Amino acid sequence: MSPRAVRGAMGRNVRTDDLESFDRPGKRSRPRTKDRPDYSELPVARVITIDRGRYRCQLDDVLVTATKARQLGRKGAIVGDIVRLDGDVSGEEGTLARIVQVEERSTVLRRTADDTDPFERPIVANADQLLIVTALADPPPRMGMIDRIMVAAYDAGIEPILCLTKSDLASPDALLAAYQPLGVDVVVTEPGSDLEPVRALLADRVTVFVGHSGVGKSTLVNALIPGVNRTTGDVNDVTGRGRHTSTSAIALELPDWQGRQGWVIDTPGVRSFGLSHVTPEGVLAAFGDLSRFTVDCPRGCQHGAEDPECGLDAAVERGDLAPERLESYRRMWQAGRLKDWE
Ligand SMILES: Nc1nc2c(ncn2[C@@H]2O[C@H](COP(=O)(O)OP(=O)(O)OP(=O)(O)O)[C@@H](O)[C@H]2O)c(=O)[nH]1
Ligand SMILES: [Zn+2]
Repeated sequence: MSPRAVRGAMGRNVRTDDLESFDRPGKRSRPRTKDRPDYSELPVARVITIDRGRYRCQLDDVLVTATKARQLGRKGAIVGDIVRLDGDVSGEEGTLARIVQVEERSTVLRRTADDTDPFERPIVANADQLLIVTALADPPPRMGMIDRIMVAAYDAGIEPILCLTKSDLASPDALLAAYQPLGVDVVVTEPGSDLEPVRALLADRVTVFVGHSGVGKSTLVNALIPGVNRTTGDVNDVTGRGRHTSTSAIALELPDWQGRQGWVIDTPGVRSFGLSHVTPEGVLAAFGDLSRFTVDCPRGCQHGAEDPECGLDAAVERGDLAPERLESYRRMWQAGRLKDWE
């Protein structure tokens, strides 16, 4: 079977600059006060990984190690953050710069709380896409899991993409049928497949890769970024560490593709993201074409299957809305209500 990229039927197309209207908690930064120092002349870098309290930042082509300046207080920088650096930014062995300011984040992806960590922690900033890597077999796909990750993405204002690997082992048809009505981009891969469709989707974007162990995520990253060595356990050029010790996400620059740049943020050990902030409006906002049908909904309508007189049902009855699209929305919304998952 030939590799292919399937453009979502509904052509959903959320970009971060369209998201200002999203009411996302924690998005707004504190207003500037007069006595806050002006850092606007300082160099701007991107945090690419965090290693034992040290921030590895990319400043143009130089890797700079930095600490957090005291004035940042409890607020930390996370992978993907755009930061202002003060001090020695030469990147030379043994030098240390200081992060004095974290620029406002366009998006924040939070990790699900686990037993040892009762809070949702922000882990990746400024991503505009989330690539959900799922094998078609070995291990078998779990739709409930994909749905929940999609909801987390929608809620964070990040566009989900589905990457179905191992199409040499099983057909992608059932999953394509389930996800095309959502309007998500789907790419299908197998050994030796042409990755141009994937490269095209990643160009000019910052894309977080997420996937369970064994789905072929490292294989994909290695194919997209030659020499990056994500699986072998070799000491990594960027982090200077072996893979087994890396728990932080890491931002990796993609090779130039048709003159366009892009970033992959790989997330070892991170397979799920928090859903506790999800609201029906947050999910609905990702389904832009649906919101206009909800204006006449009864007050407090959650637009679920059990809600009486929901405008979405009326729209389907009138023939203004495809039933599959409503079903997809409700599947997502249902997935978002299950708070304990993984
Ligand atoms: N048949 C088949 N096998 C694949 C494909 N992609 C990857 N694999 C194999 O699946 C296994 C797991 O691949 P990895 O890339 O290590 O998977 P991962 O998601 O990074 O998993 P971890 O390394 O455990 O995090 C390896 O043996 C790969 O060679 C594919 O498209 N088809
Ligand atoms: Zn409704």
